[in-house]
Parts: sequence; structure tokens; C-alpha cells
Amino acid sequence: MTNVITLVPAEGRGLQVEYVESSDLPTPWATFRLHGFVDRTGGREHLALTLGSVADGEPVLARVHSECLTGDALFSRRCDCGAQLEAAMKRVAAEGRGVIVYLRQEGRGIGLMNKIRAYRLQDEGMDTVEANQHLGFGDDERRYDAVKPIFEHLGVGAVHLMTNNPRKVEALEALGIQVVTRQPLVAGANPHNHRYLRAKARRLGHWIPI
Ligand SMILES: Nc1nc2c(ncn2[C@@H]2O[C@H](COP(=O)(O)OP(=O)(O)OP(=O)(O)O)[C@@H](O)[C@H]2O)c(=O)[nH]1
Repeated sequence: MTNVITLVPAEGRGLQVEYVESSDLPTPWATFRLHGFVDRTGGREHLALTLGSVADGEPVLARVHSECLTGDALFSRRCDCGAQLEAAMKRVAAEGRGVIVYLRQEGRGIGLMNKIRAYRLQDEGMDTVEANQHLGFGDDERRYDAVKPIFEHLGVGAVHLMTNNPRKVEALEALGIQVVTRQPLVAGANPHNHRYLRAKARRLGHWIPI
């Protein structure tokens, strides 16, 4: 007996995202519902956390977060990722309703090992964009296609998106997701990530007060 109950093809490149299963996920701030999805095209496993009734047709407070193992799980202060994830989960908990999609695209899409290579280059003086380029990658290799079928499966329509990243807003809107408002998500600035945040603001155009 399989747990796979839905197959949702997205528009465009014939992306196939399978919904696998859901469970409770108690956290310090709320007990979320945890939903598992597999992107059969890219072979990646993605997650979504929901709280409250997100399928009622009203815009939903939302975060689309890309995996950062070092920041999200290992407390790294090189970036702001873990602090942003925690802030987003707390905001959804405070609101009692919302969705957080956790996309498994580590290191802005270059993968964990290459992110460590990029960190080494940053230790030697490059900024986060230069390091990616030095390794032969683009500034940002992420794709957000999987978000559309995940939102469709969850019944999420329009969103209030928590992000400082203009490319993320553009990418979701290009998929047909209505971003009603952008909610700034500034958290986790510290002396170790000052250069990183400055590079995100200056090189990647993030709306971050520096
Ligand atoms: N290549 C690379 N990736 C990094 C570095 N620091 C963090 N990351 C990755 O950057 C991504 C950050 O994802 P998000 O927090 O969802 O997005 P964002 O572009 O910061 O935009 P926000 O929505 O404003 O947070 C994750 O995939 C991290 O693993 C770095 O120095 N180099």
C-alpha cells in the first residue's frame, strides 16, 4: 500500500510533484501540519508546514524558504537563514494561520558541498556572489516551480509573502502565484554575516537595511 495519493503536474516543463503524506509537527511555537512532497523531475524532497485553514480562499501568510543546513540546523551565523526561518514560523504561529514551504535547494541551488567551497572562497575575501561565479555557477541557481503544485495541493491561493528577495517575488508571480503583499523578514544580523547581508543588498538587490 502506497502513501502517494496525488500527482500534480505543473504547467511549463512537465514538472511532477507527488504529495506523499502529512503528520503533526509540534514546535516551540505551534503544532504545525507537516506535508511531504517529492519532485519527481528533480528528485528532490520538499516540505510544507501549515497552520490553520489555508484553503479557505483568503490570502495566506507565507514563507518560501530554501534549504540552508548550516543556518537552519547548525546555528551558523554566516547567514541569516536560520533566524529568518524561526521568525517566519513564529509569525505564522502568532497569526494562527499560514504556510511555510521548505525547498531542498541548498546553497542557492549549488548544493551543500559547493556551498562549503564557496564559504572557503569567502574566507579568503570573495563575497557570496563572486564565490559562486568563481566556482562556475550563477549568482542564484534556484527554481521555484515546485511551489505551484505544492500550493495547489494545499489549496493556497494568494499569499502575503515573507521575504526580502525581489527575485523570489518575481519567480512566484511568474508561476501565477498572486503575491498580495510582501512582508519584510529582517532577522539574524550579526557581526559574522554583515558582509554577506551587504552583498545580498548590493549585489542581489535584496531589500535589507544595511
Ligand atoms: N551559494 C551560497 N548560498 C548561500 C550562502 N549563504 C546562504 N546560502 C543559501 O542561500 C539560500 C537562502 O535562502 P532563503 O533564505 O530562502 O532566501 P533569500 O534569497 O535569502 O531571500 P529571503 O526570502 O529574503 O530570505 C539558502 O539556499 C542557503 O543555503 C552563501 O554564502 N553562498
